Amino acid sequence: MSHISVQNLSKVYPVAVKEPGMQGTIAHFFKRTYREIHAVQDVTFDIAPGEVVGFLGANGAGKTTTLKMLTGLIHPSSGEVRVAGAVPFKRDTAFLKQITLVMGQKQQLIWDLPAMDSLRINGAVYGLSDRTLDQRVGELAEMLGLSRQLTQPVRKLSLGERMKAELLAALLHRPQVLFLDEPTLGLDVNAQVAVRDFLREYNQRYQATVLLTSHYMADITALCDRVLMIHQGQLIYDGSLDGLVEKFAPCREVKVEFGQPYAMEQLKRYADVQSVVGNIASFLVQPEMLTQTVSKILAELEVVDLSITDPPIEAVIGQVFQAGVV
Ligand SMILES: Nc1ncnc2c1ncn2[C@@H]1O[C@H](COP(=O)(O)OP(=O)(O)OP(=O)(O)O)[C@@H](O)[C@H]1O
Repeated sequence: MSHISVQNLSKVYPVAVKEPGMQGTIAHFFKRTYREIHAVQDVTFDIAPGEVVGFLGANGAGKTTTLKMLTGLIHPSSGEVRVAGAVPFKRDTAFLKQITLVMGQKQQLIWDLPAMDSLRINGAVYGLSDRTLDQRVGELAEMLGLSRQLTQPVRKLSLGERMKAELLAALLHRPQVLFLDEPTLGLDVNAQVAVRDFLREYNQRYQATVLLTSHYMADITALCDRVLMIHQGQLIYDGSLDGLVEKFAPCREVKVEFGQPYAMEQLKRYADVQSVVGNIASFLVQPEMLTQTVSKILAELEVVDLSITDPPIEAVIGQVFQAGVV
């Protein structure tokens, strides 16, 4: 049984076209012409209860439009959506109690008030008793590592603390389906890790289903076994993260700090050199050559430090787009 079921989902936005200049404005006033933007085209997928799925795509690919249709904020042009057994656009109370939407760049907490005041308002909206509210705030605050921050005006919180408080507010009604649009946007590395850890724990504790968009590869690798990739409104990949990375990001980046400078010609003997800045060189290495290449570099050159990383998610996405439809 799926928790999120999407069948041939499409969204077309009609956009008024206006010629530039005064003449264009006058013409536009009397007769409007429209062009269509196919933001989401014929997308189909199913997500089972408890799954954590990454939703990837470049800017403008159609992720937010899809999330808005899944949460009932906008009506699909065609296709069918069911989330937790309901049709989102009907916005039934029972449905709204099952879901939450967190957008990294939007906030629901009231800026000048302590977060706790906003939480009480949310509690009342969801019909929670004072006891349940206090118990849930206590539980979530502990998981998020928040305490005194909840009684300070939101504007005085750091970005990371604010995001944690936003998550607390969004999860107070204990939703079973979480739609998260860039929840770690702009956070420093520590706060990103804290938010990720929290989401993992929430998913495990409450078996919640999560659909997550992020431009940070670390969010996706830490949380998602499965990814959906959308390009120009079309779903072009639905499968494991490993499969995606193996298929479209065949290289790993090996960064080495040497004890002395080496000539480019010498470094090229080991692997493709991406860059050299002072004593630090970056190589692109095929996974099957990784052990051999790293061993050779360590054995033959004077190495101070070495790290191996996946290419950034943007690079993977870029590769998929170059490859076209999967
Ligand atoms: N209200 C709207 N009216 C017209 N076009 C829109 C509207 N909202 C989105 N679009 C267009 O639909 C396409 C998909 O936008 P969407 O916001 O879903 O992308 P996204 O994948 O979420 O991008 P980002 O990562 O930048 O948030 C884009 O071309 C965008 O310009």
